Amino acid sequence: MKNSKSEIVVESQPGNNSIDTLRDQIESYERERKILLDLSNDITKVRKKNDLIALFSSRIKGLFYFTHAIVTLIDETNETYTPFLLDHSASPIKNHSEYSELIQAHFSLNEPFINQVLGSDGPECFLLDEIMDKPGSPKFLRVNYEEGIREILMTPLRSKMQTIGFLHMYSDRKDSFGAEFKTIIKGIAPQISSAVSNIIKNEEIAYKENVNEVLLSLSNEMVTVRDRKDLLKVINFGLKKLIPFTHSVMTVLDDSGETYNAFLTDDDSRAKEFSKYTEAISNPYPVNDGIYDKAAQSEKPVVLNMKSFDISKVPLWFRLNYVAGAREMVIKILPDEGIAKHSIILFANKENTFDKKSINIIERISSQLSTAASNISANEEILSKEEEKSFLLDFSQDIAGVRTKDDLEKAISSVLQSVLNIRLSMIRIIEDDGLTLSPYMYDKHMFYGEEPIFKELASKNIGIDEYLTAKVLNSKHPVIFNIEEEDRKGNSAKYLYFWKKAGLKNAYGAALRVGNQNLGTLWLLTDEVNLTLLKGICAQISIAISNIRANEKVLTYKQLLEVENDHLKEQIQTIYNFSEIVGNGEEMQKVYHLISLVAESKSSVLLLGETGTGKELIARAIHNASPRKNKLMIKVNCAALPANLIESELFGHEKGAFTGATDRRIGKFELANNSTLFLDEIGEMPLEAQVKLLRVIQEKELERVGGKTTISVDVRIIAATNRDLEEEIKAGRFRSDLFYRLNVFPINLPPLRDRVEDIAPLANFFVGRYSKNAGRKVNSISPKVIQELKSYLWPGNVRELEHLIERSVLLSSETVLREVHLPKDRSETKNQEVDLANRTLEEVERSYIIEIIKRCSGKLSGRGGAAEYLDIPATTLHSKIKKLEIHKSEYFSA
Ligand SMILES: Nc1ncnc2c1ncn2[C@@H]1O[C@H](COP(=O)(O)OP(=O)(O)OP(=O)(O)O)[C@@H](O)[C@H]1O
Repeated sequence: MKNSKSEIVVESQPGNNSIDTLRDQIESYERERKILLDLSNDITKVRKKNDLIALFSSRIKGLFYFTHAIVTLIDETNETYTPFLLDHSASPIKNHSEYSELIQAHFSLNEPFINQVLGSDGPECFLLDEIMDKPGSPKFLRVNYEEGIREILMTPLRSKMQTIGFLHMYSDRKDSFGAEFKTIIKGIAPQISSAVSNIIKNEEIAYKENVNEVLLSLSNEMVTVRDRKDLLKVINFGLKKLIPFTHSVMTVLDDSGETYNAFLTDDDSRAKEFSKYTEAISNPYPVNDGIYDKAAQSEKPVVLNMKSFDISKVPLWFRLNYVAGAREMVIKILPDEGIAKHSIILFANKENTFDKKSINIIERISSQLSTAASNISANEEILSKEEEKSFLLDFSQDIAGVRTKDDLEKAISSVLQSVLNIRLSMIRIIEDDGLTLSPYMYDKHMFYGEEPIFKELASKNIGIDEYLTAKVLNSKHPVIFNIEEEDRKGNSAKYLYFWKKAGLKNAYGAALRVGNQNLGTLWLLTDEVNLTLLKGICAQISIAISNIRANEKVLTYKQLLEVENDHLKEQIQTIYNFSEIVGNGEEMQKVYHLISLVAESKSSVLLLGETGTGKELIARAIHNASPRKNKLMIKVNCAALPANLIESELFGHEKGAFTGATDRRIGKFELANNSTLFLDEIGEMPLEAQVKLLRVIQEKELERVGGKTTISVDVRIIAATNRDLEEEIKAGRFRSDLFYRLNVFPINLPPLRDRVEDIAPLANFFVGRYSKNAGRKVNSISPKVIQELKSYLWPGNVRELEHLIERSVLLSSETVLREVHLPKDRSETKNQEVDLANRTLEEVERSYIIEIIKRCSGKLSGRGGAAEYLDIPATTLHSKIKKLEIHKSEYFSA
């Protein structure tokens, strides 16, 4: 530079100048030399980047005129140059609206203007109005022009044969950059280049030191990270020192590796303001969504220009961030020893934010980030396992105390609803048939106001092969059903109506099992639930239900045993009383024959006969001679039951079936399963009960009152009546269809008066029994008494004889029974006959009818009734009673 200046002076003024001019020139030369010398001295000391340009400008401005200077640097990788050293104070464009954009912009190296500069070995001068509008010309030319700049001097800065950047000098005058100016700038350019190189190196060193320092503190902080919040702090306060991102997200893969969802979300995200944000950060996304899979394929962090994506096809989180202003993102799948589970995503609102340095930093911290995230996950898992454990422990304690369904309902509702915010939709239990499931327990509130639909749902059992039920029963784990999706698929099941009504996202179906045995299904409604916990809860509920059911069975069995016990006692009593059937007369022989024909079959038997003829005795004889003899014969006295209880007596009832049904009750039909049911006094059964009885006899199936399940029964029916059923049918009191069902095998028991030959053996039999019972010595009956007994009509049949003998034995003190107290002595009747002459015919008829009714124990019609004895129709007897004003008290009082 010095040489070139002296050359100019010497060559242009070859010794013709005056001394003064020469002195002036020498002085000027000295000044110039000094400025340049100072400049080159100062340049070597410059450490801060903008100091260099300020220093350079102030020194050169001492020699030449120009407005301001800047240095731009070449970025080889993307073939651009970008502002590096700026002299803000001198810049006339600093107030221009595009200034801040310009000082960060990257200008292309591939255009004529800069190519001319690159091709030159020294400063190149341009008039802005000539070049600024040429195709490809950089924007800064026009901006400078708009702020009054007219000329630019561009000098390539070279270091080790390579152009590293450009020195830009601007002037608001034309012709500012003369030959001398250019020569000086050309001369000083190498020093500027080396100063810039030094600054770059220093900056690089400082940057590296800073990066190392930040990364070191980051890594120290990351070691102490315990939860997601801590990690977010580290990323935001640490990583933001090195990378200019706006906000971050971390994701985690699910166990199957098929979906990912948010692991960590940054509160700085402007996407938070959108209503769909919660959905965006809680949704799982398939890994092949065009974003995640891109990152997964690359080992390096992947920078994505968000603008280049079709916004209608990107995942929701991407779309929300884009709409909120994000334009660039970098995503890195974090390395892991096993499956890479986590990823980090950084967003920026400007393109080209994530440069090589950012990528390098992300790479450097990715393994630490991964470790921290994994540690947090592991930590969370331990915590949640501990929580699960203590939760299940509490739950199992609650469940352990459960004895009844009510207890279980309380325990479940307190845990599910209050603690986990889950709604119990339904527990269904597999029925004994193994093919259907009936409702066992449900949240009543869910069905509030919807009883008709619920009743319809609950009245029908669900088959084990119903679509969702089968899925759940066949799965080892709880199955999740998205309610909206089920609806969309067109699932028209009734339960879906209630699922939708609950307003929750998912239905969880889990099999209730004890060991490998399916017990039923549990249906819960909630948005989200920990599946491990759910499995634990199911296991506990399964055990509880199986215990409750076992308990119920024990109770039922106990009840059964108690009832059986009562029957047994009754039977022992009966056996004691009727160890044998007495009577070998012709009539009874016929009966025995019939018993032998029917006993072994399953056929229904209808025993007909007057009261006290021994129908029950015969019924037991048939049962005892049948293959069912090892089980108890169950007896129901249809006349002794109030009409409203007869059904529950016969078929049983469920708890709560009607007011007063405080417990489940097993009906006589169920008790008589595989045995005989003796329906005594069947003629007294109300019509309504007759219908149900007929149905059960025909279908061999019954339902308990208030019950929903059918119970199969195998019962042999023996019915008995002292009424004339055919007459009852005519009178509309007995159903003919039931009669035909029962009348399969009728056996008529003869009245005692028709088998006089049996009277003496029976009387002797009873004497033996009651004399022994009462501690008397009576062992025979006098012929006179036998004769009296034979002459009597016995309206009460064998029972009457039995009672008479019992009474007489008690009154006798001898060994021979010489006297019996028959209701009316025949001799007395003879005495009465003496008085007949003194009475009117009506009076005689009246007392005769009363006497006969008395003998028939008040029975007016039917077999053994007064009408039969009088040989008049029952209707005639009724009108006579009315006419003669005979009152009940007259024949019942005796
Ligand atoms: N052949 C018989 N041998 C011994 N005892 C008999 C005989 N027939 C009936 N009895 C006795 O007579 C009583 C009445 O019998 P049972 O109760 O079987 O008659 P029933 O026809 O069922 O009467 P009801 O129609 O009033 O119920 C019984 O206590 C039984 O001891």
